[in-house]
Amino acid sequence: MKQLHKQTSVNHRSRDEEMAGSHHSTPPCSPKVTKHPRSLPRSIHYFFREQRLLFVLVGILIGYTFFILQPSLSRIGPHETNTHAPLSITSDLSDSSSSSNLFSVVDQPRYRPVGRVPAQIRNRRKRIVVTGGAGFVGSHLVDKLIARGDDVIGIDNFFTGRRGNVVHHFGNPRFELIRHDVVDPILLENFLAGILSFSILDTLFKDDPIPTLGLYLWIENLDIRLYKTNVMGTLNMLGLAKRIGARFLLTSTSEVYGDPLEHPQKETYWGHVNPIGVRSCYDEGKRTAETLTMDYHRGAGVEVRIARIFNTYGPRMCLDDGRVVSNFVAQAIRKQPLTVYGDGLQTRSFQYVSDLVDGLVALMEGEHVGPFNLGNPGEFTMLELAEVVKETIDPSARIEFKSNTEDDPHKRKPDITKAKELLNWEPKISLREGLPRMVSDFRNRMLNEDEGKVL
Ligand SMILES: O=c1ccn([C@@H]2O[C@H](COP(=O)(O)OP(=O)(O)O[C@H]3OC[C@@H](O)[C@H](O)[C@H]3O)[C@@H](O)[C@H]2O)c(=O)[nH]1
Repeated sequence: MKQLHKQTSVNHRSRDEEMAGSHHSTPPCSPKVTKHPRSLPRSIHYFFREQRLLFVLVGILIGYTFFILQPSLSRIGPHETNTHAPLSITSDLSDSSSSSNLFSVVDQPRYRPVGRVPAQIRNRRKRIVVTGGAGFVGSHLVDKLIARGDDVIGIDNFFTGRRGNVVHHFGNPRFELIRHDVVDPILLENFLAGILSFSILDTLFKDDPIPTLGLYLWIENLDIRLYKTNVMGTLNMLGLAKRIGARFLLTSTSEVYGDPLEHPQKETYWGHVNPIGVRSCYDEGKRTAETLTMDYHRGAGVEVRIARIFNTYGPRMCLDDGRVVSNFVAQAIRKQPLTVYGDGLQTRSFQYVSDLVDGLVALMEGEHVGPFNLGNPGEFTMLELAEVVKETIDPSARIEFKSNTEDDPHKRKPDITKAKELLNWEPKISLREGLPRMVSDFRNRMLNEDEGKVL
């Protein structure tokens, strides 16, 4: 290096001397000398002097070596280097119980075994923050993102999320888990430079049987809590997305349509929601979240995506979250009667969680803001659902009718034409195919629960 420096200063000196010499020989204020064809041999001579050719050749060699070797360099780079070690501290924190959800991405070259495409042109690996990353939907999203090679930072308050949902990623340097409630701001920008994407998932906890003391304490203020999560959580994450220039995906809900007067529901339908009812903490919370998301998009230029998620089921649902599929499945396995609320003729459309996750990723990567309905159009009454659960688990299961909750939507079914056309997405797994996959997960966890090991 020193030698190179010396060589450079020698070069400078000789160039200075050369310029000084030419200055002496050029009369002051002489007009610009027009280049003459006879100067061509002098240019060639200049090129070969003072090792200029050598420098050019070395430059070409360095450039060539970089583009040839780059793929193998990227193999050892991001995978084996923990670029955000400070965050991993939180993955040692112990579990409690309950969650909120989301994620986000970054921008590192994705390893390709072959090819000589310059780094800038190659596909980039993303770093994705998933709020509620240890929850039901969030953890499946984490699985998918990790499997395709992204870096994932999960944020969860463990109200309903469980470390068990993501424990298989612990030790993977591409996954980190932070215990945090998104109701409070989180200042991650020092670690997240370059993040491209965000998504927020929601958690809804019904005031049905809640199994732990912690949740009883929390449930006292459930409505306020839900609203705060949806409004303040969304606001905080939008603020973070704005500060670091990330793309933000809001996971809204079919509940924004309320008790719909249009059926099936298209994204253009504005909904029919009781603003002061018992469900409005959730419905209006999500509607406000959509408003905030669009305001940040229009007013602050944040790149956003909005998904309206319809009823979703699958492995890792909370055993006792009060939702109908998890209730029926848990009840049938425990040999308890299936509790049908009201006359059981109200309808819902149930999508399997992997279909939803595929839709979320398609939305995040697509060019369209949305909102997009993500749901399975297969529509069932609650009595029909109970029959499918009976067929799948226990044909002798009994049904017990209970009074329904206030403002319960009478029907719900997504129109997914828009998602089909613009995201090239549609669900693949029917209720009869998906339910058995959930049942085996529930059986395992309930067995372990009975043995005192809550997973
Ligand atoms: O044990 C039960 C539970 C629920 N139900 C009924 O089943 C229907 C569906 O209830 P769920 O609680 O599963 O779901 P909901 O449709 O009320 O809310 C759902 O909507 C969209 C998502 O965003 C929400 O997260 C999800 O909870 C309701 O009509 C309810 O009254 C029963 O008949 N028995």
